[in-house]
Parts: sequence; structure tokens; C-alpha cells
Amino acid sequence: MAIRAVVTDIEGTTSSIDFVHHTLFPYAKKRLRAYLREHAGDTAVQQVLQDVEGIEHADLSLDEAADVLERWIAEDRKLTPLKTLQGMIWGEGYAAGELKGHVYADTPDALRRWHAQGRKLYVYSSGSVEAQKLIFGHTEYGDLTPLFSGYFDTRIGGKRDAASYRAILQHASLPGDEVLFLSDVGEELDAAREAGMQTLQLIRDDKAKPFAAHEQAKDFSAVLP
Ligand SMILES: CSCCC(=O)C(=O)COP(=O)(O)O
Ligand SMILES: [Mg+2]
Repeated sequence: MAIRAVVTDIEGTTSSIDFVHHTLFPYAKKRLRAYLREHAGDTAVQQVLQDVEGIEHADLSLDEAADVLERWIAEDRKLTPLKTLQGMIWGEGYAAGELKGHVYADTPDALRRWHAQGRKLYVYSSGSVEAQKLIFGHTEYGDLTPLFSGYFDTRIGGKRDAASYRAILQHASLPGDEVLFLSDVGEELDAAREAGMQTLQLIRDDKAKPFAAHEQAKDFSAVLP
């Protein structure tokens, strides 16, 4: 079956795990408390704080909410209010020129090749849609966002849940067997396959845990050549 669309994960797939864990997460952690104080009156921040309280089932002061969010960063929790806030903080970093979006050298070539072949490209990451647009909009290879037809984050559901992939297929109006999902994480690939998508696991380095149930590639060079 011809692949008409590619849905890609970010961390460990288009971009390095180290960039996310050693650059992006610490950047957000360092600025989180001050950002909450400075933007406490913003509707978007109020919504984040309300959502944190909802998850914790507690009324929280701003500092208590900051403590919770810092703990979630340390635990690498993929919770929507944390991901939304991280995206807002990173937005300031990219705008100030303090952050540059990391993508592997083969990523821009592959995205441009698949796009030129007429395939639709989508992102599905736990990072917020805003954070996804930022990382691909500020790479050392230029702005890659014009290549994408759509972005999905945890608001559509968790990445290990087949229902999320079914919802993506519905949004993109595509049958599963014409969509290739790329990820480094076996449980995400299992969920995408359960929804009917074709799958391929990226083994970028020794941090990836190979799942023999899925086709594998070390980079994008031989994927849909
Ligand atoms: C959009 S870059 C930051 C990615 C992020 O916050 C994250 O948690 C990684 O999630 P992914 O689903 O891309 O593995
Ligand atoms: Mg990943």
C-alpha cells in the first residue's frame, strides 16, 4: 500500500533525546517560577494553573504549583499543562536567540524529500503544538514548518494509546494503512499499529530500546527514498 502521509515523533526520532533533556527541559525549569510570576495574569497561564490544580486535586499557591511543575519536569511527565507551559517558556528562548531547534542532519533532507514526493507530513509529539512549531521553525537548516500539514500533541491523547492514532487518522482523513508512523518508542509504535498505521522504529543511538516487532532504521536516509 502506498504511503500517502508520514506522522513523526520528535524526541529520539527527528531530534536528539539529549537536546530535549539537557537543553530544553533545564531551560524551562530554570525560568518556570519567574515565568509564572511574571505572567500570572495571562489567561493561558491561569488555565495552566487551573489544570495543574485539577490533576493534583488541590488548591495550590503559585509557588506550590511551581513545585509540582518542577517535579513533573524531573519525572518527565507528559501532562498537558506542563507541556503547554514549557512551550510558552521555550517561545521566549527561541525569540531571544537563546535556543536553536535541534534536528538530525538527515531530518531536513528527508522531510523535503517526502514532501516533494507528494506525501503529507504531520507531527505527533508530547511537546505542545506551539513547542513543535518552535523546534521546527528555528533549526540550523532554516524554518521547516512549511513542510508540515498538521501538528498533534497530548490534547488528542497519550502516545501509547491507540485511540490517539485513530483520532489523528480521522483529523487527517486518511486510512491507517496509507500512513507511516515514525518513533523511537516501541509502545508508541504498538499503539499506532493497533490503530492500523504502518510503523518504523528509529534507532538513533544506544538510548533507543529496539522493538523487533517493528521495522527499524538508524536514520531517515533509506526511509521512503
Ligand atoms: C517539541 S520538542 C519537546 C518535546 C517534549 O517536550 C517531549 O516531551 C518529547 O516528547 P516526544 O513525544 O517528542 O518524544
Ligand atoms: Mg520519541
